[in-house]
Amino acid sequence: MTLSEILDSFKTKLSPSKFIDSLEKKASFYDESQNDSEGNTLEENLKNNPYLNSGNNSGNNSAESSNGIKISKNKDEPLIKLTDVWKIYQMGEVEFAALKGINLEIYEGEFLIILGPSGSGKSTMMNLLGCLDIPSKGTVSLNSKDISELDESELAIIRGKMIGFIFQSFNLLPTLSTEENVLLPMEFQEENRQIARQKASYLLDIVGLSNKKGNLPSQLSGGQRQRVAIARSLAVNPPIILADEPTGNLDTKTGDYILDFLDELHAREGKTIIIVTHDIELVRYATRVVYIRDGEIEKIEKCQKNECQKNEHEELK
Ligand SMILES: Nc1ncnc2c1ncn2[C@@H]1O[C@H](COP(=O)(O)OP(=O)(O)OP(=O)(O)O)[C@@H](O)[C@H]1O
Repeated sequence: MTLSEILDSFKTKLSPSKFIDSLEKKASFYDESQNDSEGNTLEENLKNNPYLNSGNNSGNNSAESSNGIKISKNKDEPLIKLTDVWKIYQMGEVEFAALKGINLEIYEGEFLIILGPSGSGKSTMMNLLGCLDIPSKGTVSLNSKDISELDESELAIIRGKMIGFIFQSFNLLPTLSTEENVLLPMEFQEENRQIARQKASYLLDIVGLSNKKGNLPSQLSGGQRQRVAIARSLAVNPPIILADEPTGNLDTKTGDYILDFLDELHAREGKTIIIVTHDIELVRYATRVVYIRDGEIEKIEKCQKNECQKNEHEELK
């Protein structure tokens, strides 16, 4: 049973699945979150969750906006396509080209790492990939639809349905609890409140934070906040996850947990994962690495996991 199936159908009961078995292994990483307020372990919480069910829905990685943009299952078509993309920032009289003629096609099911040193244009590119910004020149297409043709409300719909963001700059809302932060994207999608709460509860379970639902972000560690951000990014079950330095500021152990979790979403759920980072260590998770420098693609390397050799690219650091 996939995460998609679980999230798509939160109504009848089901015994634990293989997916849950694997999540249990992940969850057991965190000693601190083993027991909830009632003394239940996370494993018990997962097994006893009454809302996990097989349902009749098949996993559904598609989404459609009012403008007809649809993520299809056609893996031959790029999911996201950048064609001669320029981003020029205007500072008074001075122009600065942060991206200079980027051409890139991203396919469904990729685990893409965009790697480059500070100032190379990674975040600028991420903002374009996430439909948070439009290019100064060139086109960004999502499933063959030019995003420049969409107005702000249409872009917001696309973002909400298709893209889960794990951005450091996308802070959790400080006055909302952990649970409320995870509920937020579902409220924007007009989810039934009761079902939304069930999903939020499930998602907080799988990131090992079932006992922190009422905490404010300020009452969480950096790694816990990042895990809330992951739960929030999965709330509407988007086909694409965009992560900007997802392990920045985290210790190695917590960073590995976050990456393993994303790796699992990629492997088991077929999510398209796109990460921008300066951290060469992350390339071991990638199916493809895009090396960027001074706003240009230096090279693109296709790789099987673990085949991208970090020593080859030490100079990027
Ligand atoms: N709003 C802006 N106005 C002017 N210049 C900008 C603006 N945003 C970014 N830049 C410049 O564009 C270039 C690329 O910035 P960007 O944030 O995309 O780099 P980055 O690779 O993400 O860097 P880092 O890893 O340090 O976050 C930098 O030289 C930066 O100074």
